[in-house]
Amino acid sequence: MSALTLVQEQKCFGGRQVRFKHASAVLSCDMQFSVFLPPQAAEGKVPALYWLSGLTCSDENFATKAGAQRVAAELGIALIIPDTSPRGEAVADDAAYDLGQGAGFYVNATQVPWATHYRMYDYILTELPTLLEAQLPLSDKRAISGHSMGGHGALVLALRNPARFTSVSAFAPIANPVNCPWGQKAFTAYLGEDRTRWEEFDASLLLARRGSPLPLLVDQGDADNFLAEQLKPQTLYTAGMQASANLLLRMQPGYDHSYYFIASFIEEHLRFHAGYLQD
Ligand SMILES: N[C@@H](CCC(=O)N[C@@H](CSC=O)C(=O)NCC(=O)O)C(=O)O
Repeated sequence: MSALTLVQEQKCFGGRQVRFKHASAVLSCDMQFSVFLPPQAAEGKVPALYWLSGLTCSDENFATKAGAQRVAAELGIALIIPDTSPRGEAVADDAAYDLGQGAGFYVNATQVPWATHYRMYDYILTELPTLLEAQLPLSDKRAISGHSMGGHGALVLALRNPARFTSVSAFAPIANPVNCPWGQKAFTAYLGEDRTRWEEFDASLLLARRGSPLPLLVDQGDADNFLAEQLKPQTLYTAGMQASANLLLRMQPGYDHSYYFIASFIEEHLRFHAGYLQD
């Protein structure tokens, strides 16, 4: 198990906002991630919300823009904020913002040149929780949430692994990636031309086929520039109805795709997850 190196620390709402570096065995590169430890973590183990960010983000966007720490401190929930892809000069990349570094799509790539490092699905599902629960005051109660590409990642990880999480939520997720340009581009590059492999990473198809024992909360702004072409929440809603899932999908009038939208509703997502994390 790799050691965690502390690279930054700030006191925040009585807790600790920290940034760590470690050598990831799954991704075969050095990674950074951010963690908010609430004040309760000084006394004992606390549950955690994993937050998966979107295209172009690092672990810093959510930590600095969402304003989640005040309520997380009140509720005694740790925030685990990974990066969005493997990183480094030795890691394959692309000049476009929606492929390569900053755009890992939370899949395990099978194609050259991506397969060597791009295994964000396994990194989030197993390596990071195993590492963090051994070295930080965290219980094994986990919830998961995310935005856009990260909303897709959160839904897919939870739908495929319901025993690992108590609850899942998403902001403006890429809800049906096999049918949108962002998803088709990334899945072709990372997973190849065989579309049956893509279906393992599509939240709407997974929900329709498997249903979900977990509660799902999704918020979507109706003034989001990416709504019609890339996000397709209606497909997720239809899948949820088909599967009789415990899905609450809320269209939020006037909100766009930005972190101002996330900041407006993150408190409700934290309180939603707290109800299940603290059972
Ligand atoms: N540069 C791109 C859009 C990039 C963008 O909007 N990224 C979003 C996530 S989009 C889906 O995954 C984001 O979270 N950006 C970081 C931030 O701090 O806002 C374009 O020009 O279209």
